[in-house]
Amino acid sequence: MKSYEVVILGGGVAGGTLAHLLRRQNKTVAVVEDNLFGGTCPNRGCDPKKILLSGLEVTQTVDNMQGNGISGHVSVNWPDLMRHKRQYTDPISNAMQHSLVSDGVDTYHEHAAFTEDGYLQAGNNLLSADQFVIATGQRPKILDIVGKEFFKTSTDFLNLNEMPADVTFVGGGYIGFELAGIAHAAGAKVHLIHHNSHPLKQFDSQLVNEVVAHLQAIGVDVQLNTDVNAIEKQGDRYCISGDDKFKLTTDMVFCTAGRIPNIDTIGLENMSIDADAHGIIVNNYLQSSNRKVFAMGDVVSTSRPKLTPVAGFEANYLAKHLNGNSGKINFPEIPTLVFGQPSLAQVGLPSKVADDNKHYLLITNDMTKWYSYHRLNEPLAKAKVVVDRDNETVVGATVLSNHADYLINLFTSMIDNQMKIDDFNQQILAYPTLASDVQYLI
Ligand SMILES: Cc1cc2nc3c(=O)[nH]c(=O)nc-3n(C[C@H](O)[C@H](O)[C@H](O)COP(=O)(O)OP(=O)(O)OC[C@H]3O[C@@H](n4cnc5c(N)ncnc54)[C@H](O)[C@@H]3O)c2cc1C
Ligand SMILES: NC(=O)c1ccc[n+]([C@@H]2O[C@H](COP(=O)([O-])OP(=O)(O)OC[C@H]3O[C@@H](n4cnc5c(N)ncnc54)[C@H](O)[C@@H]3O)[C@@H](O)[C@H]2O)c1
Repeated sequence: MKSYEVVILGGGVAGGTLAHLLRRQNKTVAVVEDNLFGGTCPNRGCDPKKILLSGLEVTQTVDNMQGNGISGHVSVNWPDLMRHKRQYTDPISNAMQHSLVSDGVDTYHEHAAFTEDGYLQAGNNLLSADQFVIATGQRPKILDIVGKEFFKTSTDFLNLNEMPADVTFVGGGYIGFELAGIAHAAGAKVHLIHHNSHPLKQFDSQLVNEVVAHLQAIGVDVQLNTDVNAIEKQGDRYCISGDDKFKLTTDMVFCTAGRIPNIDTIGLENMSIDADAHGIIVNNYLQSSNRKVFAMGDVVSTSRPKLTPVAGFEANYLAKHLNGNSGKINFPEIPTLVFGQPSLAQVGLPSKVADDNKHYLLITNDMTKWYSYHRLNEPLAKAKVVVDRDNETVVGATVLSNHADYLINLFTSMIDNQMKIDDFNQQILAYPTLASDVQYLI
């Protein structure tokens, strides 16, 4: 048996970040990872997705400019784009593990599970610790329907050697919308099937409707209020069926109906750790019902968005907390973003708070004709900003445009710093840039 001050289950964003920070405090630390070091984000999540998104960005930019000084179309060469992605992703896991080892962290490339007597089993190794931290993340949820074995996942999509001619995504959340955009740009006929009338339910419904209408206009088959209940293999293809005689034949079906926490095989019952369907239940100190076990990142049961920067923030908090800082965790605003062309981004209070509360002013702008968007002839650029009338500060923003990522970070910073609108406007910002547009939005 080997003893440590802290043993971390899961070497993803949260686990890896915490391990490095604890080493700065000279603690003895082990990380147990049963798959790829670095976890979801750099191997099968954010980063590979965004590399594949380049195909959409480049083709869309060229298409938008047709007849406006640019002629000739470009197309995505999927195998080449995949090779470009793999050049980045293939070395990641070894590099991350190596970085942990060089920092003095003991790494175990094994499945981690608690034993009945309170230790952690990692393959043939038995580990003890003053404190354990669970950071095992989530995995794709597979809908329990007839033929569920034919479902592919986002991980499969991000590793496709060839893009099939016709692909279907079941579930209209972040992943469904993002991957649908990427597949469409790569030349596939894309179907996006969603069970109710509210895809991307976390976002402003009017702007979500605009995203859906845009996808439909460019040829993506978006079907709402459609419950899929069976998949049948027919030769090389798949027949999907559902309520109201819904039937669709496609080459590949991806389940994008959410993710579930990796908690079922880690022996939570042996440590009396409480959990629910959304993950491990923690208090304001990220501490579980077992006082010597903490949890962070995607595996925590929370209504907060499960995102890479949130996992990193929690790891930073826990590093301080395990070093004696007794304060509760206190989250800043968390911006969320569905990447695409356009992207849809949101932070702070939703636009609808201004509907029946005179304390808030909603400023809505269609920016499509503004020079920043006219320049590249972008078809859709809108923003809704919620202002606190008394304090004269921005308290919420939703942006729909190809550059929503940039603007949403600016708004996040303004909200976190409670920056007065007048103070923002007192700055001289480089012009003409997206940032210099902001004074016209607030
Ligand atoms: C397709 C996709 C796209 C995404 N895009 C974005 C984005 O654009 N922006 C964003 O902010 N977030 C995005 N996310 C979410 C982001 O990836 C996660 O929020 C982030 O990775 C969470 O980090 P984590 O460390 O909590 O979990 P993970 O990164 O999932 O790490 C958990 C680790 O634990 C390991 N593990 C699990 N069980 C065990 C066990 N029993 N023993 C040992 N190891 C175990 C896993 O193998 C994994 O490596 C995306 C996710 C997906 C799936
Ligand atoms: N850009 C980003 O930041 C980003 C990108 C991808 C993923 N993520 C993270 O990963 C998490 C998981 O993403 P996701 O897209 O898998 O989950 P999600 O919760 O965003 O979306 C799942 C969608 O599937 C729908 N759904 C559920 N059951 C269904 C059914 N039976 N039939 C059809 N649709 C059904 C839900 O209503 C929901 O809209 C996100 O919540 C987010 O935290 C973030």
